[in-house]
Amino acid sequence: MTQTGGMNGSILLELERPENAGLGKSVKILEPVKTSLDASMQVSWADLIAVAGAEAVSICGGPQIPVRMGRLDALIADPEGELPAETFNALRLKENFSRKGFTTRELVVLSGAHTLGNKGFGNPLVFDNSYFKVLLRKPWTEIGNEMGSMTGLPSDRSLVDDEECLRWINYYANDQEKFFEDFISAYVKLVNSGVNWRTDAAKYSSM
Ligand code: HEM
Repeated sequence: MTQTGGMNGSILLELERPENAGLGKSVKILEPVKTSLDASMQVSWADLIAVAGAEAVSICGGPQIPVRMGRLDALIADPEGELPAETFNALRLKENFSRKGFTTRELVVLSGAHTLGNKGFGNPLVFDNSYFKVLLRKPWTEIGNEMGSMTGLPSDRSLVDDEECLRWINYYANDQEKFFEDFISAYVKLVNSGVNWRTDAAKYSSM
């Protein structure tokens, strides 16, 4: 059993942590799905969450992401303090991702998932490259723009102030296809990291 974090369903054991406030709602939505799937074929929380994320991206107009199945769920919670905080600047985000084997390019492309939701990056239900286009405009610096002051988390905003991140932000703002392409590989890497695979995992695939 891994104890290093990663895609292992341990979130079910960590819902009380302040950084996970709000995720209980998502678990509640997935619970009946899991119960109904389990009736025909046992599915782990880790697999269900990995597939649900990919489905959300695709339903919102993003790319189709192939998700391999066969993750085992952790029996104990992961160590605390491993998640990047929304207050982190680009340097700390880069360090945090790099410790887990993710490059700056992957940090930037994965952060593009924040195009979904209500943080001011275009239509909350559409997965596109608005995140990068909006970041380049820095609406939070526009005087008198009330919506602008609500745009993005401090961690999102900090990316534009980092030269290396800025290069990738420009790249994805100019080319949605490249964003989709790189998002697919980074998402697959994310949901396959820290995984304890079933020994018969090769038999399973969502696509
Ligand atoms: C880079 C470090 C990251 C930090 C610090 C971070 C932090 C957060 C926080 C605090 C929220 C809640 C925002 C709010 O509504 O107030 C959020 C939302 C969200 N995050 Fe992240 N996140 C990060 C990376 C990621 C990654 C890698 C993904 C997926 C690949 C992701 C996907 C999302 C999505 C989809 C939402 C919107 C959820 C909704 O509105 O229902 N985030 N993030």
